[in-house]
Amino acid sequence: MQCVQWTQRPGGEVARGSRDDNSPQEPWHLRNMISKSRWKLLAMLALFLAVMVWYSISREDRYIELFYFPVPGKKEPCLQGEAEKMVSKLFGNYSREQPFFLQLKDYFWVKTPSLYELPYGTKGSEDLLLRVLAITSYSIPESIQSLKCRRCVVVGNGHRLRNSSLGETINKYDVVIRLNSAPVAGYEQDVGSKTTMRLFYPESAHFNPKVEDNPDTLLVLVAFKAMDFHWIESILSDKKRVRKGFWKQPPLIWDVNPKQIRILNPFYMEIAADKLLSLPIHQPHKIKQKPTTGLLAITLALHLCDLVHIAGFGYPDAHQKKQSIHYYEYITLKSMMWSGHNVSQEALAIKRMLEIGAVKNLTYF
Ligand SMILES: CC(=O)N[C@H]1[C@H]([C@H](O)[C@H](O)CO)O[C@](OP(=O)(O)OC[C@H]2O[C@@H](n3ccc(N)nc3=O)[C@H](O)[C@@H]2O)(C(=O)O)C[C@@H]1O
Ligand SMILES: CO[C@@H]1[C@H](O)[C@@H](O)[C@H](O[C@H]2[C@H](O)[C@@H](NC(C)=O)[C@H](OCc3ccccc3)O[C@@H]2CO)O[C@@H]1CO
Repeated sequence: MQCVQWTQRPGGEVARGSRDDNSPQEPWHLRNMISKSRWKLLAMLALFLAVMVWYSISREDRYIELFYFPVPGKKEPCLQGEAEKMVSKLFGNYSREQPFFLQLKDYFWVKTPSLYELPYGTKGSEDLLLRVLAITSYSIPESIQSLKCRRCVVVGNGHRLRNSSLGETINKYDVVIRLNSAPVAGYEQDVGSKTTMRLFYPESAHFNPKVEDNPDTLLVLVAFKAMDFHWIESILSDKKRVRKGFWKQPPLIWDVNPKQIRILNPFYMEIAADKLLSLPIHQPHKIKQKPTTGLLAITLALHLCDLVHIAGFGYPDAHQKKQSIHYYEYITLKSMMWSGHNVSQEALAIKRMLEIGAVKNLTYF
C-alpha cells in the first residue's frame, strides 16, 4: 500500500513524498534528487515530442496526401465555370480566344503569325501544317460540346494506378484524357476503358490504336518538331515514310481514321511552360526543357472542362531508383535522363493546383 507522507525539511519547509509502508525512510535530499531527475526526464520527453511534431509537420509538405474519394456509382457534382475561375489564378490574364485544335482557316486564308517555333508555336512549320490541316478536322464532338458542365479526368501513366481499382470511377467522367501509348486493354479494372482524348506525338503513338482506343477517341497530336507534321501527313495520305529525324521509331503503318485526328494548339504548351513552370521559351541548350505531356493535358483540361480530376500522377523520389514509374511496364526514373523534364518542378506546380482546388486527385501525391 502507498501512503502520502509530509516531511519537515531543515528551515521548516514541508515537502510532499510517498513511500512504501515497509521501505526504510529515504533522506530528503535523495528524494529531492529523484524528483529533480523525474522533471528532467519529463522535460526530455516533452522536447522529444516537440521535435517529433516539428518533424512530422515539416515532412507533411513532402507527403501532402491530397486524396479525393468520389462516391462510387455517383456522378460528381459539377459547377459550371468552376475550372475557369482557377485558370486565371494559375495562368494569369490573357486572351481566352485560343481554339483547342488548329484549324485550316487560320493558315489558309489568313496566315496567322506565330511568335514561336514548335513546340510553343508554329513559326516556320506553316507549309507542312497546312497540308496536315487539309486532311484532318478541328471540331469538338457534339457529345462534349453540348454538355452543360464538363467533368474531366486526366489519367497519367504513373505506377500509382496499379491495383487502384479506379477503372469504374474513371469511366464515369464525361471526358477521359489519356496520354501517349498508355494501354487500357488488360488494365480496365485500374484505369477504365473509356478514352475521349489521347494526347500523343509520333514517338509515343501506340502501334495498335484500334485495340487501345474507342472508335470515336480523339487522337490529339502534340507536335514538337516539323517532322511530326510530316509523319502524320505521310501516314494519313499514305505517302513515302521518312525514318530519320525521330528520337525513337514511330509507327510506319498506323490504322486510324483521319476524322479522329486533331492537332493541339501549341498555345497550351506555351502557357504550361511559361506560366506553370517558368521555363524560357527560347533555349539554346542541347537538351531543351519542356513540360511533360501530363502537365500539358492538365493545362488543356483546365481550359476545356468545368471540373478537372487527375489520377496516376507523381514520380518516385530520386533515391527510389528501382521503383517502376509506369502502371503497365517496368521502367525507372533513369529512362527519363535525357527527357528534358523537371519532375520536381512539375510536382510543385501540381501541388499548387491541388492546394487551390483547381484539380482533385484520385490517387495519392
Ligand atoms: C523515355 C522517355 O522519353 N519517356 C517519356 C515518355 C515516353 O516518351 C512515352 O511514354 C512513350 O510512349 O513520355 C512522357 O510521359 P509518360 O508517357 O511516361 O507518362 C505520361 C504522363 O504521365 C505523368 N506521369 C507518368 C509517370 C509517373 N510516374 N508520374 C507521372 O506523373 C507525366 O505527366 C507524364 O507526362 C511524356 O510524354 O511526358 C515523359 C517521359 O520522359
Ligand atoms: C514531351 O516530351 C516527350 C518525351 O517526354 C521526352 O522524353 C522526349 O525527349 C526526347 C527529346 O525530345 C529528344 N531530343 C531531340 C532533339 O530529338 C532526345 O533525343 C536524344 C538526345 C539526347 C540528348 C541530347 C540531345 C538529344 O530524346 C529524348 C528522349 O530521351 O521528347 C518527347 C517529345 O518528342
